Formats: sequence, C-alpha cells, structure tokens
Amino acid sequence: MTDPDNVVSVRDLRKTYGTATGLAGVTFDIRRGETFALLGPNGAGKSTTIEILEGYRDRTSGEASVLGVDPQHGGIDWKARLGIVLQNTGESGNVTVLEQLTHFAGYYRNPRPVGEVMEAVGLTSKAKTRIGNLSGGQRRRVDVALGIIGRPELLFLDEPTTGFDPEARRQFWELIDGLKADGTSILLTTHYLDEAAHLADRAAVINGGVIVDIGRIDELGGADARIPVVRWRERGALREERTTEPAALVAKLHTEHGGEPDGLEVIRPSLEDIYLDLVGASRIGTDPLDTASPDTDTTSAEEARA
Ligand SMILES: Nc1ncnc2c1ncn2[C@@H]1O[C@H](COP(=O)(O)OP(=O)(O)OP(=O)(O)O)[C@@H](O)[C@H]1O
Repeated sequence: MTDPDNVVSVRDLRKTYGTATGLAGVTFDIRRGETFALLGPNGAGKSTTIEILEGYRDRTSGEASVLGVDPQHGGIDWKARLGIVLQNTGESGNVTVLEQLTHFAGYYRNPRPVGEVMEAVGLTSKAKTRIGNLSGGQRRRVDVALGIIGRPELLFLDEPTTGFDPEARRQFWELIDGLKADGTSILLTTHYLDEAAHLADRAAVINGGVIVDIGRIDELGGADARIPVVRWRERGALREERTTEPAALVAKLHTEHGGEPDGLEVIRPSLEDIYLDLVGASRIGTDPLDTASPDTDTTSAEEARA
C-alpha cells in the first residue's frame, strides 16, 4: 500500500451519504510524476474521490494513502505538499490578484515567485485588479495560481478549465505541461475529453461510484472499441457492422447494392464515443433518425471478425 513510487494508492474506497452511495469500491494508484485523469458523468463520484484524497471528506471504508499518509490524518506539513484547485472556491473579491497570491505564498516554505506564477497563468496584466472585478475564467486562473504557488508534489485539479475560453484552455495546458516536466504529479477531473487526452498519462472512467475502465488514454475501452463501424441504410432501416476491414465491406456493399449504398458512413470511434460506450451512453448503434431504432441490425466485433 505504501509503495514509494506511488503518490496515491486507494483500495476498495467506499463512501455513503446516508442511504445514497457516493463510492462503491474504488481501487487505483497514481505513480510519482504521472498525470492521472478521473473521467465520468455528473454524480459519478469524481469529487467524492478527490475530496477524500485531499483530506476534506472522511471515507466510509477502504484504504487511502496520499504521499505516504492517510489523508484522514494528514497534518499541516502534509497539506503543504499538496496543491488544490477545488471545483468551487468563492475567492474573496476585495483583494487584488497580487495581494492574494502574495498572502498565500507566505504560507509556504519555498513558494514559487508570485510574478512567475502570475505570468504562468496569464494574469500579469491583472495583478492590481480586485478579484471581484475579474471574469469567471480569470478567477479560475487565480484558483490555479493558488494551487501551484507552493510548488506542490501532488496537484489536484477538479474541473480546472470550466469557463475558460479555448485560448485560455490552450495556455492552461501549456502551464500543466511545464509542471509535468518539473515532475509534479497531477490528479485531474475534467468533462473535456480532449483535455484528458492532451494532459493525462492514464485515466480511470468512473460511473455510479465504480471504476468501469482504467488505463492509458489510448487503451481505454480495449482494442475492440476502436474497430471502425460501417453504417448504411437498407429499405429505410439502419444497418451497421463493426469491421477491421471497412474498405472491403464497403466494396462488397457497393457490388451488392449496384452502386453507392444509402446513407453510407464509416465511423472510426473517437475517444468521446469510447467514453460514452463505457458509461452506457453510446451513440453508435442508435439510429440518428429514430432513437428507438427497432430495425437496427448491429453486429458485434466478435461476429464481425468471425
Ligand atoms: N454531500 C452530499 N450529500 C449527499 N449525497 C452526496 C453528497 N455529495 C455527493 N453526493 C452524491 O454522491 C454521488 C457522487 O457525487 P460526486 O460529487 O462525487 O460526483 P462527481 O462525479 O464529482 O459529479 P460532477 O461531475 O457533477 O461534479 C452523487 O450521487 C451525489 O449525489
């Protein structure tokens, strides 16, 4: 459980809220220097996991170790080794960006220089602006700045780029790439799959309080999940077939149909398709013209290969 190569280890982590289940037995490790993403729909259990690991919530049962310490008993020295960007912070609005960062830098033994942090999060021009007068996305950057100012060994980012415009998101990714290069370990939750694909080395997909898949982003769902789907219409009904040789199937259909089949598409499942499949909300296999799609003939990957 206390492997020094792991910054986080959880085993069979469970959390109940009265009669409601937040986590129903979650197990994973995060290795030192790794960026690990927790993905899942609203209410899946991501924040519950992250808050237990930050020491803000007690678990109901199971084991947890963060930087070698049980987060339920982590002291001030342990907290100083963590950087935390919560989902909602409600930063006080009456101080300026510079004042707030300088104040927080004072809590740490070896903080990053305030000017460097403002530059990294793109807030140098807002140094003297009161936080209450910043836009939502700019306030989120203040949250991120406060999370990294103490040079954390492990950084928790709970939906860090919600409210960012696309350019700010790209800048944020560069900032995180820099932290990763410095060896910071990161636990990230995000609803943006492109963000997870860009930043994370590995991810766990969580749904209903359990992990439904875990692994490298390009391995999630398994190899079969990446098999292309050929879709067409026959007498008005949707047909689709998974095949590793879509060109051969299209050629066969072309011959059989004496020309271009109706509504022909070759779909290569995206990370979003694979994720939606894992959380039981797949779009592949549903007829875009008729969600009930009683006539749909879906062929499984196994059948397609047979
Ligand atoms: N304080 C609480 N009291 C009761 N139930 C809670 C509480 N906090 C979370 N839950 C429940 O636990 C489950 C997991 O919630 P959690 O906030 O961890 O999900 P999440 O994956 O972070 O969702 P989101 O993406 O919306 O932030 C949900 O069913 C939620 O309703």
